[in-house]
Amino acid sequence: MESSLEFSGSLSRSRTFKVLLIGDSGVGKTCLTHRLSAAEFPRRAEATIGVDFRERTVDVDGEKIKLQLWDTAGQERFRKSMVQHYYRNVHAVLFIYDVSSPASFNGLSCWVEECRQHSLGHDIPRFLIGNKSDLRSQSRRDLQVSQERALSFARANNLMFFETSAMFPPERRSEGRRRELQEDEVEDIVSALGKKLKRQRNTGNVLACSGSFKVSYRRTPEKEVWTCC
Ligand SMILES: Nc1nc2c(ncn2[C@@H]2O[C@H](COP(=O)(O)OP(=O)(O)OP(=O)(O)O)[C@@H](O)[C@H]2O)c(=O)[nH]1
Repeated sequence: MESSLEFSGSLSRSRTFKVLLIGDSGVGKTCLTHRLSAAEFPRRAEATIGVDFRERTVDVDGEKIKLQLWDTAGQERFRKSMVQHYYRNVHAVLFIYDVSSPASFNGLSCWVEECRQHSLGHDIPRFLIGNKSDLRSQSRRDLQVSQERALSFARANNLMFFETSAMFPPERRSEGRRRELQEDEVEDIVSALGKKLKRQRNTGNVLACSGSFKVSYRRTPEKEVWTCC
């Protein structure tokens, strides 16, 4: 499939960090990117074609840090011409899976491997985020990814682990339900990211953009489940 990449927007110099969201198609990368950047859930989420990005500025101990969140495509056919752009000058990676989909969790090792193949440094902060925690139910535990399993994967791969919901973040739910599930608030992820990045040495000034990339394809995307391997 032929594609072309076009950028429209403005460029400026500031302390900006590129944060990559990767994971299987349908795990909620686009919705999470919206929550992380603007605390809102998109009314309609369509398969990401190529890349989309949003920004969020956080105050970390008096310093303003700009997070440039790269919402990547989960479907192979929409990402293959973009992969080299994704991994250039990355400062942090968020590995996303869906807690109600063990297949999306199993796919994580492929995403970790893709990072390795693109020579991502070991000093780059990496986060593991289980999304859709609102879909957890007490009765169908066998069909869900347990927090113990996720924690063990996080430890083995040196990832910081969070579990949340882009659709119904815990901060918007009742106290009882929050205690029961041990979820993290979306803002916990933002502040952990900000703190980790502030400590990074390889930051300097990177070129910050505000705008969007347009990737043109001939066909209209259909939402479908796609996994990395
Ligand atoms: N219940 C629930 N549904 C969610 C949540 N986050 C996303 N979704 C739904 O999951 C579907 C896929 O969400 P997307 O954000 O498009 O997934 P994606 O990972 O960006 O998918 P690709 O662009 O194909 O890689 C949509 O129907 C969302 O409404 C969540 O926290 N809870």
